Amino acid sequence: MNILELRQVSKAFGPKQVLDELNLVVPTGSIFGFVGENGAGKTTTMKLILGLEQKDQGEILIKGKPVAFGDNQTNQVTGYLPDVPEFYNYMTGKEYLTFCGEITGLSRTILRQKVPETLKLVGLSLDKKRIKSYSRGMKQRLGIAQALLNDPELLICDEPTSALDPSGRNEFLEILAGLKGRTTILFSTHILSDVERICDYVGILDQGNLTISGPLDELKRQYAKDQIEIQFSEKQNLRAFFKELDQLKEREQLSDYSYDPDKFLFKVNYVGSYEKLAEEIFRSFEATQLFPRVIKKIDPSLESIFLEVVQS
Ligand SMILES: Nc1ncnc2c1ncn2[C@@H]1O[C@H](COP(=O)(O)OP(=O)(O)OP(=O)(O)O)[C@@H](O)[C@H]1O
Repeated sequence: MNILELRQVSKAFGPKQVLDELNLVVPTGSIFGFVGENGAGKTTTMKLILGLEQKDQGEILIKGKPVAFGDNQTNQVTGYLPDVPEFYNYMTGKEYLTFCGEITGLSRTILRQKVPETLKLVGLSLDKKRIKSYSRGMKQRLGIAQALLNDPELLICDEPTSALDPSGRNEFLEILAGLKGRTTILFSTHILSDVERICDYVGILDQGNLTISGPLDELKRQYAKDQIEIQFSEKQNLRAFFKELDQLKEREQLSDYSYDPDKFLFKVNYVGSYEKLAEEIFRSFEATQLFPRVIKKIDPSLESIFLEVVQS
C-alpha cells in the first residue's frame, strides 16, 4: 500500500523545467529519503504534494485521493516541516503549539493533553523559555512538534537537518527514526549519511526525475560497487603497480579501476571475494616493492550510488 503517489508530474518555472514527468511512490509506513542536489526540485515537489504550488501536468494522490492546488482536503492527513520554519518568537513552545492547535480546530481539552505529550515526544520541556532563546535544533524540534500535532499519517520534512550542527542533527534524526510505526515520513535532503542512518526507502531526484528509487538495501545490492582504495604517500613511479592491476583486470579479479594523481589514490572496483583480491594485491606490493600508506575496503554506500547515478 502506498500513501503517496506522483504520476508523470511536471512543473516548469518560466523556461526552467524543474520536474519532468516525475513518478514517485512512497510506501505506507516507510521513512523515505528524497535525495537531490541543491536546486534539483525537492522543495517544489513537496509544495506540489501539499497543494501549495500548481503542477503543469500529472497526478498526485495521497491515500488514493487527488491533491488539488489551493485545496487543503488532502492536507488533513499530512504534517509539514518547511526548510525554514517561522515562529512567533515571543511565545513559549507550549503557547505556540496551543496556538497552532487552536487554529487547526483542535479543542482546548484535547490540546491540554496533546501539547505536553508532543513536546515530550520531541524532547522539549514545558518551561517558560521563549522561542527567541531556542537553539536552531530546538526550533527544528518545535517545528516537528507542530507538524505532528494533528497525528499526520504522512509527515513531510524539507531538508530538516541541513542547518543543524552535528549534535543537533543527531538528536533530530533520532526523533525522526523514533516516529517509525507512528507515521510515514518523506524527508528531503542532500546529506546522504542522514538517509543511510534512518531511511528504509530512497529516491534520487536528478534532472527533474527519479533516477533510482526503492528500498535502500536493494539499491545498495543492485548499484553500489565493492571497492578497495589504495593510497600511496608520495609521488613515485607507479608504472609497475599499474601493470599489476591491469593483469588482475585481465584475470577478471577486478572489474575496473581509477587513479587520482593529486591524491596518489587508486579506486579498485571488483566483484566476488574481497579476501581473494586483497591477497593478490598484497602479492603485487611485494612484487613491485611499492607499499601504500593506506589500503581499505569500501563498503557499498548511498554516496557511491549517488556518485555513480547522478554524476556519471
Ligand atoms: N517560485 C519560483 N519561481 C521561479 N523559480 C523557482 C521558484 N521556485 C523554485 N524555483 C527554481 O526551481 C528550481 C528547483 O528549486 P527547489 O527549491 O525546488 O530545489 P531544491 O531541490 O529544494 O533545492 P535546495 O536543496 O537548494 O532547497 C531552482 O532552480 C529554483 O531556482
